[in-house]
Amino acid sequence: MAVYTDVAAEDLAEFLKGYEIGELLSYKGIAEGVENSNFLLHTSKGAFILTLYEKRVAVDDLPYFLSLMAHLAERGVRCPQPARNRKGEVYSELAGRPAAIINFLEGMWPRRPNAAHCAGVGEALAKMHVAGRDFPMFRKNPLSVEGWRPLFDVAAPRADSVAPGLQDFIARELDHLEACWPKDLPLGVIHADLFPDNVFFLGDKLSGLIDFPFSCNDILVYDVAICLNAWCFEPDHSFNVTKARALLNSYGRERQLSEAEQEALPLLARGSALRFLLTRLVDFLNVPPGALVKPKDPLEYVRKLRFHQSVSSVRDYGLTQPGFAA
Ligand SMILES: Nc1ncnc2c1ncn2[C@@H]1O[C@H](COP(=O)(O)OP(=O)(O)OP(=O)(O)O)[C@@H](O)[C@H]1O
Ligand SMILES: N[C@@H](CCO)C(=O)O
Repeated sequence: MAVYTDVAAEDLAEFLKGYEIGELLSYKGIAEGVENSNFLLHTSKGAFILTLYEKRVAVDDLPYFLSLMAHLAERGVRCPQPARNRKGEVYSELAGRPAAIINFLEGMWPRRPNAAHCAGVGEALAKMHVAGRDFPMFRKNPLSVEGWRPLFDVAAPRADSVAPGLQDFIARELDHLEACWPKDLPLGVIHADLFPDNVFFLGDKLSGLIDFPFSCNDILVYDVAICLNAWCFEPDHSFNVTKARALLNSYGRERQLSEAEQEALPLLARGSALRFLLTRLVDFLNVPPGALVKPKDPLEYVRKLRFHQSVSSVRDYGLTQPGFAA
């Protein structure tokens, strides 16, 4: 479960006095998620989520993604909004960690995403990209191509203990991506971690996006590539072109993908697969003794990467007319 840092009831009640969100009635740790410690709070004014930010989140980055959530929500993108405390701050400190409170979103993330879910996520992602155009802050993506070699250096010596040949496989892919990574594609605000567990639905209707700590400025269509990886593979690891077509076409209806963006998609999908392979591998090799959080499977992303290596054109993702999304 993801409660790395526990909070005493009296500390939390004291912390909440700094906000105007009512008095604490109850709270409990949330088992889901792997990055941060999350708690569901019930107060006299409603339900909220308290997050204590852990290792991968730098305190200097909090204003970026908390302001982004507020910016997007003001422009009609359904996502939680941060609560401000009486000093006007969107985060402060609790139990020795940076802490923020956001409003609770109704809905559930889809355990078995279908094509309708994929269409919903494509539409929401494009709307987020459009709404982010006038977001004034900037945050470089620390987990784009320049961030991968340092991760590889950490994981390389023990990579073959996870799968024989893995070190060499990653080394070759990394060389290729570093040499070919595109430089001229449209940039903007991306979510960078829009996996099914970060998208809530009520039935087949999308009710909101959560979990923005990886959001940053980067190649917009890289975010689409992340979603292809996260949403369009089956549990048996096969690629589902129907889901990909639904995701890409819905995206294209809100924000047209240029021909250059479409052509870059296979390479960006390889990069996105390598990014999650590397972060998962580092986590897998460094599970602290007694950890309650099960690390995610890095090899899932080896299989996805191999699929994208075999893709010869964007048509393999279900797009039939380069330059135009139907
Ligand atoms: N605004 C919200 N409304 C309702 N539930 C939320 C909200 N934010 C988080 N949750 C709940 O907390 C869980 C964990 O949140 P989140 O995905 O942000 O975790 P994390 O550990 O920070 O990130 P990651 O998914 O990257 O591991 C979600 O699956 C969801 O159940
Ligand atoms: N979504 C990530 C974990 C959280 O960043 C993964 O599946 O590897």
